Amino acid sequence: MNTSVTPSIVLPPDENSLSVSNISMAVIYHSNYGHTQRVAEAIVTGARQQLSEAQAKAVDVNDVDWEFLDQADLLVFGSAVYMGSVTAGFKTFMDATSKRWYHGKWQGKWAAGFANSGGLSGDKLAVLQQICLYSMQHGMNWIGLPLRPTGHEPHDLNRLSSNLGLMTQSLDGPPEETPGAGDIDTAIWFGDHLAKTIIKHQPAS
Ligand SMILES: Cc1cc2nc3c(=O)[nH]c(=O)nc-3n(C[C@H](O)[C@H](O)[C@H](O)COP(=O)(O)O)c2cc1C
Repeated sequence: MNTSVTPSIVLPPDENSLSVSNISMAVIYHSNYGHTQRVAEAIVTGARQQLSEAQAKAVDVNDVDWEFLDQADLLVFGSAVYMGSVTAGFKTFMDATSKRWYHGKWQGKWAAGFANSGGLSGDKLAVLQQICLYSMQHGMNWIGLPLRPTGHEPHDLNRLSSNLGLMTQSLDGPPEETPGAGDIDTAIWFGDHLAKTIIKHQPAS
């Protein structure tokens, strides 16, 4: 399935973008039918406005590159919403990181989250809270979504008015069509914002 995303909003590269070759971020997701995957790829598209292809990657929970995750500065976690929770597939990934929790391996990394569901609310907030709490258990530093909604129409940015993380909604249609343009543009904005944030706050070498 081709779920590549063409950015419809192009943001200017951060002025520091040439001096960030050591920075990387992974967008880890679980998606049974491709809608959450499309959102993950849109976040990566946004991040690549600041970072190279090798530095910003989407990672399916069914095919995890643990080495890439362990060395990444930022881990962005996203799941489809099933019964008001992350999916069983995403929870399996979460539980598989318990040894990393034990050894404090991800302490001090940046974290962020996103949730996709069929309902307008769909209880996505519960999933963002679940992912945020998981990140806090790992000792990570959470980055939210500081974007005022431009409105509540399908083309609007942050039309679902979420600030803890990114919320998107998909209807019963192909991932190329749903989530709609506003949600995908918001995901691109989010990826760009996340990359700019970790670039801005990178430790002095
Ligand atoms: C078992 C199951 C449970 C679901 N639970 C919810 C839910 O609690 N809230 C909601 O809005 N949508 C719910 N949905 C719809 C999914 O969230 C939606 O189809 C999903 O986000 C699509 O993402 P995907 O294509 O990445 O799998 C559920 C779907 C399934 C199959």
